[in-house]
Amino acid sequence: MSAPIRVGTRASLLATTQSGHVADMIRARLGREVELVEVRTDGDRTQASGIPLAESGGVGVFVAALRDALLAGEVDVAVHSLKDIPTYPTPGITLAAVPAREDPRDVVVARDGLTLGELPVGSRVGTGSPRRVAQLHALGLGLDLAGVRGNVDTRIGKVRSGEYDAVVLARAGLARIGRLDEVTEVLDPLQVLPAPGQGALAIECRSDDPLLAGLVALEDPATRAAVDAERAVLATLEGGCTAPIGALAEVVEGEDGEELWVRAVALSPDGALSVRMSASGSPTDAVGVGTRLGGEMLADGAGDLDQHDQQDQPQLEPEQVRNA
Ligand SMILES: NCc1[nH]cc(CCC(=O)O)c1CC(=O)O
Repeated sequence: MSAPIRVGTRASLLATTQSGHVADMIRARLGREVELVEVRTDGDRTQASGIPLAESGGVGVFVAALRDALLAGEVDVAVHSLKDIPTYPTPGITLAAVPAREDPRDVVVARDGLTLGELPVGSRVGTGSPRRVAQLHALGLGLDLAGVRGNVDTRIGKVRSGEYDAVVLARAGLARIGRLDEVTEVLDPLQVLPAPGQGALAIECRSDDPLLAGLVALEDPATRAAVDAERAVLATLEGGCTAPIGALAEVVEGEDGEELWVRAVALSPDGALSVRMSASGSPTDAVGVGTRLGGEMLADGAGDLDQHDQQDQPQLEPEQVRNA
């Protein structure tokens, strides 16, 4: 009998649910014993002490702590939300598998079952993500966008308590913790494009671990192609701008077999200006399709968007990831 595979997880409900899901897949498809190992981070300690974290401010910390535990041999597998990990590779660590993704769209949880369009002008809508802020401003609804802190559960609670009229979240997070019944509107990607990789999980292991070959069984090739393309758009745009970015790709059945479609947007922080484009190609060339699309967006002025910022912005934490 080989030793159980140790899957590292953060303590939050979303994290333990995601890691538990991956543990179940490993048991079912690899037939191996799995043990969940909680990895505490400075971020978790900060939350435990009552000092709230920004929406994505702690993300770098959480990803880093799990990767440290992986490299130190304390765990064998690290599970992250794919949208929270950087586009550049980490020495010694391999993205072993990307399982089938959840619905990647953003959703609204509003008071009284309202949609964004039904909220009165001046309604207080909570999101700290610059990507969401810019795209919500661009809808022109006159919403009062304000940063919101805490985990998914806490943020929903702030609508219940009346502190916010609505919050905007990833549908995937709510689906994973069984709170989809809270959703009052699913945002159409034509209006609000999700973060690159949203709704997908990243399963990492040490690059020299023989386990790598087995973990590949958890991979969903269509999801991998989609997120590869989305992250290639992001990586290309990161080279030339700091504007918030949304991207969504999908593998669809075309006339000559499978086709990969990618849509992407880069916006000025106030949402007043944007560069929006799409592209298609072969799923086997996902990185190429995304890279070319990002390049076209830069050629069309995506690199100049960050200079434009006229409106009052909600105070965002300086360490926030702009595409969170
Ligand atoms: N920014 C934090 C974060 N990272 C992953 C998710 C949800 C799950 C996912 O998108 O895969 C969330 C919460 C949210 O954005 O609402």
